Amino acid sequence: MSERISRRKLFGLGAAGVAAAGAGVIALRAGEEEHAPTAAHVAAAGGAVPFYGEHQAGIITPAQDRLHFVSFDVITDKKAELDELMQEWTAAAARMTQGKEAGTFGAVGGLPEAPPDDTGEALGLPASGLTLTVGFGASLFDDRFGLASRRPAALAPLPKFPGDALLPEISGGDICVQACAHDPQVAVHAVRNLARIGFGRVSVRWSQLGFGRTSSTSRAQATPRNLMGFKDGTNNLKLEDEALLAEQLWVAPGDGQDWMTGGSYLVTRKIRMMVETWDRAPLDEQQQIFGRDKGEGAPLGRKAEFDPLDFAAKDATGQPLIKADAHVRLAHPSNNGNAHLLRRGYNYVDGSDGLGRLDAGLFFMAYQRDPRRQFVPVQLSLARNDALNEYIKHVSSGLFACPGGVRDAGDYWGRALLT
Ligand SMILES: C=CC1=C(C)c2cc3[nH]c(cc4nc(cc5[nH]c(cc1n2)c(C)c5CCC(=O)O)C(CCC(=O)O)=C4C)c(C)c3C=C
Ligand SMILES: [Fe+2]
Repeated sequence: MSERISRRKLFGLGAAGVAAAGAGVIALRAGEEEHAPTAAHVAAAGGAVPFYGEHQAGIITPAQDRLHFVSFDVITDKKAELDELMQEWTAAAARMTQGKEAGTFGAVGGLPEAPPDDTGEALGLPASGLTLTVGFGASLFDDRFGLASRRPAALAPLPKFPGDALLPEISGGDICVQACAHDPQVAVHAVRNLARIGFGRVSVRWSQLGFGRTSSTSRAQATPRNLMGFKDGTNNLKLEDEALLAEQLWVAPGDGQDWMTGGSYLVTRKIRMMVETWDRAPLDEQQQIFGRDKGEGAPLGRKAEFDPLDFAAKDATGQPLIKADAHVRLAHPSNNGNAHLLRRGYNYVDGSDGLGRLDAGLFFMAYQRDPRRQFVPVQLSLARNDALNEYIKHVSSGLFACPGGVRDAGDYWGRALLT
């Protein structure tokens, strides 16, 4: 297939007009008006999210339905090869996010004697809101590539939290790519092609599939439910909170390493849920654990989902309605030095565990300006006191520095770090 023919055209959708209101806007079909994302846009599963910009897409982009997250180890010790790979990856990512094939020849347009430069399983599928977001782990800043002096202080290893049961083989990694899309086949295709392009230079360390986004990152989105049946993402940072995003999400000039300006730090935690035990807990207890009701998602003592939390409200016996060990009380910015997180997690089910139990939970992801000030204190408080701990176990952890956006076709992932 030629460079000029996109998967979208194959699919018959026609050219896309690009909405202009910052990262997270979704390309519209010809003839549609351009404006900021609405629920209708978010639901427009075929759209393409702009790849170039001040910030990487996939952070404040309205959370798509599906996730394929992958963490790579770099296996070459040559910096030039790493640099070249980042350029090749960026070119492929710029194409795939716009609904095109990974390479310029495509799945069936190259020489019959050569392996195709696209694997083909997304032929005929639209862009599906695909975003590809890259991040660098602390291990990349060892002495292999001379990057030690460029490691941001904020990329310090996370402390061991009480109750952690982390498996090293599904934790950490040199480079991560978060692929989000409305169609799982499109997300899988993107990760598979990046891994194919990286052959001999990177190897997949671990990966995670997710579904049913467990956060809203825009007020235009309805709040989804996690596998415990609760609305998750109500009090999240949202793309409309511009002042808070500048204060809490984006790395600013002077924060440390210049190459991170416009970027953000991503913490991932795979949190297994003991769903069979949870399912035997009374509704009242479940609601007290979170501090919200299960149906509406309203704070206990209030009526509607977005009513403010009232930590002073008491029941008839004088006990707080939202208990001292309730998840939302412990996680709230007012109890953590005004630390906010932009949560962007997904439900996961990895089948069952051989003992008849569902191997399921939350693949928690949160972006922030400095994890030392944000994720760490919040998680310390949760790990020590959260009533939810009886039903969950943290089994994997990652921390990645996600640089600012790729500005244009002359720029590439990690250019400011590697050059
Ligand atoms: C360290 C950060 C957090 C971890 C880890 C975490 C795990 C976790 N959370 C839920 C379910 C819910 N979380 C909710 C709110 C909430 N959670 C965090 C942080 C972590 N959660 C924050 C900062 C907040 C917002 C607190 C606030 O300001 O009100 C909610 C309530 C709805 C909402 O506001 O999103 C639910 C439900 C699970 C199941 C889980 C681990 C498996
Ligand atoms: Fe939470």
